[in-house]
Amino acid sequence: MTNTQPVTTAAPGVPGATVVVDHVSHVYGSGDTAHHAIADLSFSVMPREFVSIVGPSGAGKTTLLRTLAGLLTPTEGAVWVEGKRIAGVPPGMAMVFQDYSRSLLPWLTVERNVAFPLGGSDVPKAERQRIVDEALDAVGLAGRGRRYPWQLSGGMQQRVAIARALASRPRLLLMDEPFASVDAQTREGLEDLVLRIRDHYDMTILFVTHDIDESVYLADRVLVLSRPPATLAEDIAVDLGPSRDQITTREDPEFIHLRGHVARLIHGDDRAR
Ligand SMILES: Nc1ncnc2c1ncn2[C@@H]1O[C@H](COP(=O)(O)OP(=O)(O)OP(=O)(O)O)[C@@H](O)[C@H]1O
Repeated sequence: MTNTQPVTTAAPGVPGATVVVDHVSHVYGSGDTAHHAIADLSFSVMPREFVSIVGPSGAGKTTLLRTLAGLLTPTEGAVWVEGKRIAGVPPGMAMVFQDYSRSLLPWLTVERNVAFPLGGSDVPKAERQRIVDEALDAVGLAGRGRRYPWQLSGGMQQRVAIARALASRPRLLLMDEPFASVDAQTREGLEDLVLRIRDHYDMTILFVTHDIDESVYLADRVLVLSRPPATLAEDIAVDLGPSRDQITTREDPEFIHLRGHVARLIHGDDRAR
C-alpha cells in the first residue's frame, strides 16, 4: 500500500527529518470505556538515526509504533514520513514484530518467506533472487534458504523475519520488541546484527523495547514515554560513539549512567530529575 495524502503544507518539526510525530494523541474506544493511550506526543527522527522507545508497561509504545506504521490513525495530530503526511502504510517502511512464529509462513521455505514482500512487484526473477540472497547473507543465513522456518532455532527465525523486512529495501524500519522471545546470548547477537544492517542498508530505525540496557546499547537517542496517557518524559542523546561492543560499551561509565537515568525515569524516581 502506498497511501499518502497530497502534500499541502511543509512537514512540521526539524527540516529533513525522516519521521515527524506532530502532537499525536490516540484514544481507544469512546465514552465510559475510552482509554487515552497517547497524549500530545511530538518528536522528529533524522535519516539514519537509531531511536529506542521505552516506557512503563502499557505506556502506549506499540500504539505509537502502529501509528507510525500507518496501521492506526491517530485521534489527533499527524505523522509525517519523508515529508509526507501519512494516511496508511508509508512507502519505504517495513516492520518486525516480537512474534516471529506468527509472522513467518510455515509452509513456505525461508527463501520464499524472504521474497514475500516482492510478491506483487515487477522485479525480474534474477534480481529477486539477488535481493533475497543479499538479505539472507546480511542476517548470516546464506545457504539456509531452502529450509523451512520450523527447521530453524528461534533466533534464526527472527533473522529470517528481519531478512524479509530487508527484502523490501526499507528506508525506515520499525521494530516492536523484536528480541523479547529469544535467550540472552542470541539476543546479543541479534542486537549487533541490527546495528550492522542499519549501516549496510542505510536505514532509519525505531525500536521499541522493554529492556533498558538494550535501548541504550543500540541507540543514538532514547525516547522515554511517561505513564499512560503517554507523553514524552525525556528525549535522551546517547553519546557512546558509532560502534558498540557487547563488553566494552556496557562497561563504559556513560552507558552505566544512562541506563540508571532511563531506569529512574521509567520507575518514577525523582532523583533522575
Ligand atoms: N485495540 C485496543 N483497544 C483498546 N485498548 C487498547 C487496544 N490496544 C491497546 N490498548 C490499550 O492501550 C494501552 C497501551 O497499549 P500498548 O500496547 O500500546 O502499550 P505498550 O507500552 O506497548 O505495552 P507493553 O509495555 O505491555 O508492551 C494499554 O492500556 C492497552 O490495554
